[in-house]
Amino acid sequence: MDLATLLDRIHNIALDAGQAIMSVYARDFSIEEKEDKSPLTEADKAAHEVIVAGLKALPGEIPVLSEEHTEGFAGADAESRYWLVDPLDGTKEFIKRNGEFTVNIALIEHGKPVLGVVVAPALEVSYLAAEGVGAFKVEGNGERQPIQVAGRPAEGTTWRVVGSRSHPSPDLAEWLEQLGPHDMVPMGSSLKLCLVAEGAADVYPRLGPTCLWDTGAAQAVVEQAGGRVETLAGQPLRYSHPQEHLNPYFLVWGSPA
Ligand SMILES: Nc1ncnc2c1ncn2[C@@H]1O[C@H](COP(=O)(O)O)[C@@H](OP(=O)(O)O)[C@H]1O
Ligand SMILES: [Mg+2]
Repeated sequence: MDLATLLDRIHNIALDAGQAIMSVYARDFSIEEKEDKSPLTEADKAAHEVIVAGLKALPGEIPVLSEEHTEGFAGADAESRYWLVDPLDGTKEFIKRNGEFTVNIALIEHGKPVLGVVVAPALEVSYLAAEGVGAFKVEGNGERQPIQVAGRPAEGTTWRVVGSRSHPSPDLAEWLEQLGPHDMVPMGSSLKLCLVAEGAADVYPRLGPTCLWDTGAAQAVVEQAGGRVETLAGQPLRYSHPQEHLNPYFLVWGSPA
């Protein structure tokens, strides 16, 4: 299946997962604590089930690494491909009911995200991208609109920065001081990368821990929209070691190098 067709299929799977999440959002739900003390709700689990069933129904057997099922993942297939899934990114925002949470599905090929779908079901917005296809935003039942990063702000203008709403970083203040004049907008989940991709923010510095599934899908969106997701050493973030879940610190830039 070509990436354009696959992008449609994956968007539909992510929308279905979003519906499963919203049916929990609409009522009381219980909150568990995972081993790492992070929260887990019925919505994370329901979305995971919908996505795994959807991916399994596709032709070919590409392995799936999901935040909600990491045990037994053997790695990429013979073609170096795997699905990287965060069924509900921004669980803390889901619990706070502020709408800033997303469903994330990426296709990784040779360590690189070549297709990514991010759906924010409460905001009724989707971000879609695939290599050779482009990067798009869909609002409500609207058409796909192509998106593009803003480019480097002119000398002396105020940088538009996005940062985590619920995971503050002690290293961030120093980095922002070096950047110069800026406005900081807090935002939950992978929506931060998507804001850079659509030109609504100039940079997202993440000087704190995240996992592969938090960034894979939205990185595809940023890259296809002309931006960069890089380590502090200036190397693109990579997904070649799915047995290690942690990303290094990274910067998302709305401009070419
Ligand atoms: N100490 C930690 N170790 C690993 N990942 C962490 C972490 N603290 C936060 N994260 C990641 O950051 C994500 C939330 O980012 P943000 O604060 O930008 O919304 C979480 O996603 P989940 O909500 O899917 O668990 C989680 O994966
Ligand atoms: Mg997450």
